[in-house]
Amino acid sequence: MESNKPTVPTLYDWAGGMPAFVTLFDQFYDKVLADDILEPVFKHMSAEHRLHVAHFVAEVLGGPKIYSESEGSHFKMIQKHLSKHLSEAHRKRWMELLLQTADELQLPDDPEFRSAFLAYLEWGTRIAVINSDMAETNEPADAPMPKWGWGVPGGPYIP
Ligand code: HEM
Repeated sequence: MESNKPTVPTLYDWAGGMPAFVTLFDQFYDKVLADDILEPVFKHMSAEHRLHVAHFVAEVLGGPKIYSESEGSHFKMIQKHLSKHLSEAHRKRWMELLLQTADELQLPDDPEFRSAFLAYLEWGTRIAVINSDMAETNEPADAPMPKWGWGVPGGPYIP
């Protein structure tokens, strides 16, 4: 029997799919490289960095497994942050520039999407800062990718 219950889109789909994430991180890292606080942290990043981060975040939010199947793993992502000694000032500016870029690109701004997106970014950036003060991680090499969903609202704002 067919269900009439509407299917809840993933955060990835609601944001606009992969083109939205690729553009978001492309424009975000342009801002990062023009920023006094973040430029010294990212000046040696690889040419693929922005695409890898786009693929990583897209996958966490329900998108295809491009990062974990062909570019890295959760473990590898954590390793990239080890001994980077990131500060709260770095993290705050990272958040500020990413959210500014999301607004400029007009990512969905319904309360449901933005609260879930922000929750993931808060979590991810705080983990990155914690790991950046360690020289090695206790995380198992086969740790699964995090999966983020809509949380309490359960789905997007439908007027
Ligand atoms: C949700 C939050 C974050 C995610 C999902 C994330 C994800 C990633 C990923 C996937 C890589 C590896 C990229 C590659 O393979 O080339 C990476 C590297 C890195 N990330 Fe993050 N990151 C986050 C937050 C941060 C923050 C807040 C900072 C600093 C303000 C930071 C600094 C770096 C640095 C310095 C590298 C290494 C760049 C290099 O190769 O030189 N990350 N991150």
